Amino acid sequence: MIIRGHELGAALYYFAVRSLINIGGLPEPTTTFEITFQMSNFFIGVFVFSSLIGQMRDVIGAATAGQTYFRASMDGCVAYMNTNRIPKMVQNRVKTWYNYTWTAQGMLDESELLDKMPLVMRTAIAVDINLATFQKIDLFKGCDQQMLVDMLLRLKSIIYLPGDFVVKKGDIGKEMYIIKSGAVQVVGGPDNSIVFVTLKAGCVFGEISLLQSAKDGGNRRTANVKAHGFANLFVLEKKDLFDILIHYPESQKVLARKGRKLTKAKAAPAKTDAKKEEKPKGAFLFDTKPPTPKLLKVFGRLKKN
Ligand SMILES: Nc1ncnc2c1ncn2[C@@H]1O[C@@H]2COP(=O)(O)O[C@H]2[C@H]1O
Repeated sequence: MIIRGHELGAALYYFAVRSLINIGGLPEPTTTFEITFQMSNFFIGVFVFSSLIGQMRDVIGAATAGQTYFRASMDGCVAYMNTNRIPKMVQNRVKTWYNYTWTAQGMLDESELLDKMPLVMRTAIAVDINLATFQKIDLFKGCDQQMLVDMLLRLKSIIYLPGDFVVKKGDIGKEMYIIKSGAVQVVGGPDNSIVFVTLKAGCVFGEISLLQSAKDGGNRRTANVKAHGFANLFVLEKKDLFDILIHYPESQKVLARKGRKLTKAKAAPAKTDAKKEEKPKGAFLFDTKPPTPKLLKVFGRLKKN
C-alpha cells in the first residue's frame, strides 16, 4: 500500500492528538476523511470538556472567594507580625480577632461593602438593620428621626476580644459606643476588680466625655470599660456626631440636657477613687457662659445706685 505524504502527516497528527487527550479503544481511521472526521470529534469534545471544567472552576472559585480573601488577609497580617517580631501572645489575639470577626459577620470590614453603594441603598440598609434599636436607646429619645438616620450612616462596626479595654479612665473621649451584641463592664477599684455595671446589647457608653467640652477636663473618660466576652460594638466618632448635630439644634439641646443628667448619675462610682482635689466636671456640649468682666460688673452696680 502506498502512503502519500499528506496521509502520513494526518495519521501522525491524529495519533499525537489522540495520545494527548488520552482516548483509546476507538476503531482506527484509515482514510484522510476518517482521520479528519475523528479529529473534528476530538476537538469538539475537548472544547466542550474544557469549557465545562472552566465553568466549574469559576463556580468553585466564586463560592470560595470570601475564604480566599480572608486567608490572604490573615496570612498577610501574620507575615507582617512575624517580620516585626510581634510577641506570640499579641499574635494569637490578632488571629482570634480575625477568626471571630470572620465567623460573626462573614467579612472583616463591613464598610468596604457599604461604601461602594449609593447613599439611598446604604440608608435603606442602615434603617432596616439598626433604626429600631436606636429608637429604643434612652439617650436618643426625643431626638429628630432624621438625625438618627444620619447617625446610623456614620457608624462603624468593631469587635473587641474578651477582657479588652474599650475605654480607659482619664483618656480623652473621642468616640461613643452602642453595643450591637455581647456585653461590656464598667470597672474600677484595685486591679479593676470592682464591676460597677454590666451593659448589654442596645446600651450606650462612652457618651459622658463626648457630650462635654474640654473645660476642666470634662472630655476625659469617667471610668474603665472592658469587653465581657466578645463584644460587637458600633462606634460613633465625636467629630461625626458634632457634624450631624449642627443641622439639628433641637436634638443638640436634648443631648446636652441628657448629658448633664448622665454625668450626675453615672460618674458617681467613678468618682469614688478619684483624687479629692479634682474639680467637678460640669461643662457640657455648650460651654457655660463666660464670667462677666469685672469692669462691666462695676458699671452695673453704678447703674443700680
Ligand atoms: N455607673 C455607670 N453606669 C453605666 N455606665 C457608666 C457608669 N459609669 C460610667 N459609665 C460609662 O462608662 C463610660 C466611660 O467613658 P465616658 O466617661 O465617656 O462615659 C462613661 C459611661 O458611658
